[in-house]
Amino acid sequence: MTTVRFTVTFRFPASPRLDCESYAGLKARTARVSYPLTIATRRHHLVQIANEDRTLVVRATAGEIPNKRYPGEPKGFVEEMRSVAMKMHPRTQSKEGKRESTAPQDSPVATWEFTVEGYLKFLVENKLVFDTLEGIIHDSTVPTYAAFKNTGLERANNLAKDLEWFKEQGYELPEPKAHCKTYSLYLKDIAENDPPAFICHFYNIYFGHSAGGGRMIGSKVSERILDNKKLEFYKWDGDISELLTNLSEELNKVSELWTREEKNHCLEETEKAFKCYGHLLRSLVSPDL
Ligand code: HEM
Repeated sequence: MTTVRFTVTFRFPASPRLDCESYAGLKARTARVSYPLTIATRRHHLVQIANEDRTLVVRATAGEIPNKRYPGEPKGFVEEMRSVAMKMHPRTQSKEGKRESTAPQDSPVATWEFTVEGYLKFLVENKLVFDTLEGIIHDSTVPTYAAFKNTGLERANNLAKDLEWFKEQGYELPEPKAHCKTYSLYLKDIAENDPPAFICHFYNIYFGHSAGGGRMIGSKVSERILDNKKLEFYKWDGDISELLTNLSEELNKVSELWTREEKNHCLEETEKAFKCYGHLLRSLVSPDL
């Protein structure tokens, strides 16, 4: 199998959309593009013909390049996202991590000194983030997001129950900090204007919480400061690995419609997802920050 790659140069005012005609194994599609544009197909040589009307009909040929494989690609796009996410962890937190520790929350979870005050800040900010994600998916008319309704992984209602429980115990709930409100606005913006970037945050937050460090933090908090009480944030109806597998399948299907450029754009957003969501973890390590 070979990969054929060509670069399209516009000879007329650039249009934000490109129409590709079904030809030589390249499926018919309309793709949002950035310029200069590179399209790859694994089947045939391609040539290009430019129309005069701001669309470009892609038909055939260009030189062959070695087949580039992205880490995780053979198993589907979720595996690609996972591979990038795992490298983004500091070495102190995961064997697969490649990053040096730079922030207080990069220290090993075992060394964190949890307080109820810090944990409550973390919970209210998670409530804002999950409210935002779930509100976007629930209200959206973007067809891409339809498959992400009712995944069984939703957390906002469970978090509301936990916060209510803390109130009943006499705790006052803090307000989410400015960085978290900014993050919520950012998620709303990219949900509308940049779906691949949004999907990156969506994947990292749900999988990071449900399959990664989130559950690890949950069990440490329960053991150390909650007298082994298990919070609703860490309970799911049904088998969690089955819910995650189902969501992976939907994410893989959605990303199959993306160009390689859009996939790369999604992967590149991982750093931002770690930075923004990682900020929520700060309250756990240093409640005063
Ligand atoms: C204290 C901070 C963190 C710790 C200790 C931690 C730890 C871990 C560990 C041990 C895994 C591997 C789980 C497994 O292979 O079964 C993992 C997976 C993962 N983490 Fe983190 N993580 C942290 C923060 C984050 C953050 C900030 C994000 C992104 C927002 C994130 C996203 C992910 C993702 C997407 C996975 C892959 C889940 C999967 O296997 O499907 N993690 N994490």
